[in-house]
Amino acid sequence: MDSISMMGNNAGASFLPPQPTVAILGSGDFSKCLAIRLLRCGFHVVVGSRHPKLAAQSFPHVVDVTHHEDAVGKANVVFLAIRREHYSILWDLKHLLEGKILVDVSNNRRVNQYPESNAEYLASLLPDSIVVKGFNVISAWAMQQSCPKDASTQVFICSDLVEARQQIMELARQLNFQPVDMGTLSSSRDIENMPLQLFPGWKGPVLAAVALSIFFFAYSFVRDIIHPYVKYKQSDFYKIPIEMVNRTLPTVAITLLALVYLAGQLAAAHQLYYGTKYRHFPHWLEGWLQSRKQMGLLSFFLAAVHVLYSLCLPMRKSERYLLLNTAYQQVHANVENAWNEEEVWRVEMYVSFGIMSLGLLSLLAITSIPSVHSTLNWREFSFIQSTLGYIALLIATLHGLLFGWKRAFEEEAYRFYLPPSFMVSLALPVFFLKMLTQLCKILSLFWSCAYIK
Ligand SMILES: NC(=O)C1=CN([C@@H]2O[C@H](COP(=O)(O)OP(=O)(O)OC[C@H]3O[C@@H](n4cnc5c(N)ncnc54)[C@H](OP(=O)(O)O)[C@@H]3O)[C@@H](O)[C@H]2O)C=CC1
Ligand SMILES: [Cu+2]
Repeated sequence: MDSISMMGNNAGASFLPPQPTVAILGSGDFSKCLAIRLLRCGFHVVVGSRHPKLAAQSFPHVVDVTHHEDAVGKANVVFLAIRREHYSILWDLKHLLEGKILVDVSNNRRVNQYPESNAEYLASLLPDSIVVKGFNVISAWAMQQSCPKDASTQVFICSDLVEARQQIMELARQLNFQPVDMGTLSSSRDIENMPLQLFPGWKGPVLAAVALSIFFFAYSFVRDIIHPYVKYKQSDFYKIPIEMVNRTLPTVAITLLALVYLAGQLAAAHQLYYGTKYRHFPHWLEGWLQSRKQMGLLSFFLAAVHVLYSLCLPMRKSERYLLLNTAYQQVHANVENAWNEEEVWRVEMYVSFGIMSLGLLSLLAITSIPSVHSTLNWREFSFIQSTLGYIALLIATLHGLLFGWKRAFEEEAYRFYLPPSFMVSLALPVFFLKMLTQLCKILSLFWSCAYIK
């Protein structure tokens, strides 16, 4: 099929004229903003309305606001800026819309609100017109900005006719959008669901982080506050806002990071067990693998907040009182030098490991940004995300172990309950599994070589 010109039939040319005409049906918010954008980018705009005189007041005077029939007759590309519920008015325009490109920009109120997408419904209403889905992910506000810095400029476009799809993609480029080819009209349902989704892919990881936080917080609360209170009538409730939170944050961060790598290990174990990489993973593992990026980013976020909390620890009044009390007790006991070599080394190493693991986590987070990711080849990306990721997990685990190690031996509460560092030891089975799967891979390689021989 020849490419469809932008001008109406009366223009009579098949190439782009100096001021191509685009028609918009409907005179609501979207129509107004689209008209402004089209005008700025050098198009002539004709708007079709049920009440042209009234509607004309809200458009710049260069816009031709007229009746539906008239507007449709003047352009070959017609944007439908009316809601799906009102598509029935198009019945009367059926003969005028024959062979024209209809751009469906509509959205729904709920995900999968209708059995078929709006664009497919439109195509079934007007089988002689060419339906293209697109621009629905751009809000009216973003549409009227000439170059919005704080809104996405990607538009997803699909149509069963390749020429029409390409023509609307070119139009999108001329309007300073970045078109994404989504193939045939069957993708329109996904495109229509896009603006309705709230952080898809984050639900599972956020739920996991919340559940782990509640668990670890409750555990620390029982161990560090309830236990001393019940046993010694010692009131440590002041620890709730900062210390308890600051113990929960790193524990959840390390556990989430361990979960990221555990998924990969389970996938490797699955492949080794079935002796093939072509067998589908179970549904739950597939979902887990797909949410690794989100879990990693959550882990980084929690670790960063943990660092902020830790830096603020000496600011607290409680810390100053405790320091004064310790100093007074030492004076009282006539201790001149409180230096404890072992303690000094433990804390130096503990802080150093903490800083190193945050540095590595930052690297993992930065390289997960698509624009940075795209500058790396596969080997570089997997070196950072896998090798450096395991090192980050190892160092973070050492950081946790150094924190809990002393207490585990010295404080009674820690003998009854596990210190957080041993709780975070989900990292340890991950390392164990990693070594096991590596060993199995080497052995299976060895066996297959021996078999071939
Ligand atoms: N607003 C936004 O930010 C976005 C909107 N969209 C989509 O764009 C389309 C238009 O949205 P929006 O402009 O906000 O909607 P509005 O409700 O503001 O306007 C829709 C227009 O449809 C026409 N209309 C209203 N009722 C009827 C009817 N009974 N029969 C025929 N035509 C009618 C009116 O034009 P007239 O009176 O001139 O005939 C009206 O101005 C929708 O499908 C929406 O999903 C997509 C992305 C973003
Ligand atoms: Cu820490």
